[in-house]
Amino acid sequence: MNSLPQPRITGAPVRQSALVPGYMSGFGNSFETEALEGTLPIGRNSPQKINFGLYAEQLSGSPFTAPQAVNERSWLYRIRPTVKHSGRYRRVDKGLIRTAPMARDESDLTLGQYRWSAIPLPQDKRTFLTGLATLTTAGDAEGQSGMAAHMAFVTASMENEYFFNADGELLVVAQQGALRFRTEFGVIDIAPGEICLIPRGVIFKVELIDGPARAYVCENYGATFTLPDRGPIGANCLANPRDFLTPIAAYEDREEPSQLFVKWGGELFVTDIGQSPLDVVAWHGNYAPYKYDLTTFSPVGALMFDHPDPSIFTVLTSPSGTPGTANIDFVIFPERWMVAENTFRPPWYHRNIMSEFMGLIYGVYDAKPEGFEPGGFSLHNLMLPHGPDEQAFEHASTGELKPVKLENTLAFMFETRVAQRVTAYAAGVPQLQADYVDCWAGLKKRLDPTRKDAW
Ligand SMILES: O=C(O)Cc1cc(O)ccc1O
Ligand SMILES: [Fe+2]
Repeated sequence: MNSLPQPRITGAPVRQSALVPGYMSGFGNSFETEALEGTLPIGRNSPQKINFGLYAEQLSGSPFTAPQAVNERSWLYRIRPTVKHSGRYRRVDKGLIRTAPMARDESDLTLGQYRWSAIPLPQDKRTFLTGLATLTTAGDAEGQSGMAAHMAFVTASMENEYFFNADGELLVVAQQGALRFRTEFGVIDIAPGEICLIPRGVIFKVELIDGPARAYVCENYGATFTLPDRGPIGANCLANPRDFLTPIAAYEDREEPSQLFVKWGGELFVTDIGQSPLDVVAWHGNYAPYKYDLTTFSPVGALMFDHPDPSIFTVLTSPSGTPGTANIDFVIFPERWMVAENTFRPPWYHRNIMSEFMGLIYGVYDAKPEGFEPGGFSLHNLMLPHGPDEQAFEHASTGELKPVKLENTLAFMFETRVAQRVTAYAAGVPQLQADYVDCWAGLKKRLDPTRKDAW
């Protein structure tokens, strides 16, 4: 019943083939799939009549006129068109969901570097939607730039409740437990070490298949995530296109009172519908959800000396329009060998024009051996200095530089050009580590002008 792959926490990927049952392989491909054979019109999108009495509908993820390379749309052949799913919307309580721009006085948290311990999963029933809590927001959702970082705390499945987000696409990073996303396009299962991406506007519901579950969610208000250019690295390594998996068509023919929730312009709305909106029998196109196993990422790094910029670990990037300046980079810090000679191997101390939200899926992060826990998160905002804590500095400065494998570790970063603002919720939780900045307090003055080898 539970076809979910077990989370793997160490070693090379065990998947032998990109052809996982239920999925199609490739990034941004033009796919076609039908749950009922003979549904898809051949050689055209919108014939006078669709086979089996279905309706045709286009879902556009880019303007109609976007250049071919970034033009995204799919054709859905469904039991009822989506207009039939959306009567009059009622505004409902949005719980802990926040959207940029937030008021400057959203919280009185002062300027600083911040870190949070893992927030425990609630005891009561929370679905992916009611358990969504926003931590930071950046930019302006209606202007389609910036992002929000959320935590999803899931203790219950959505049943006759469905959701779509008009404000951005959702990049879901599983951290604990396993989730099943039933979408208009088919079914995606993820466990820790895997991510899934639900495009803006796609209707879905989330079921718990191994719970309770905790996930990080990056809501991308800007251009859709794509693979970064590899430059001189060439055609291979990093995230390879074939490892991205898009579900085959699957539909529900369910005539039951249901609710469709919509986040639009930062507010939450609901409408009552008489059937499941996941009624797409077949679809084709290049605008569709996908999943990716982060352990298939092939890291490239320093083979001789120095610590490269973390951009070499970019899995997906949301371009901003300014070359090289991402709206968001989704970056991971996976298992890898450290071999650089005469090198301070962890991240250097730095100040960055981008703002860095980090999370830890499992294991220990080399710059922060203490206090950065799986399920926790940190925020090093635009131009705020950060780097290894005292313990990591001591260890990296004095340790023997033999080849070392960083094992059983998976951290990630949502790095955005836009400053991130902390929500009142995140500012108020007891997991906010009041003493975080003290991790650098013991970094002492070492200068001795009389001794070049003061170490
Ligand atoms: O701050 C961090 O820990 C993330 C990070 C890692 C790295 O290897 C280089 C720069 C950077 O911001
Ligand atoms: Fe950093």
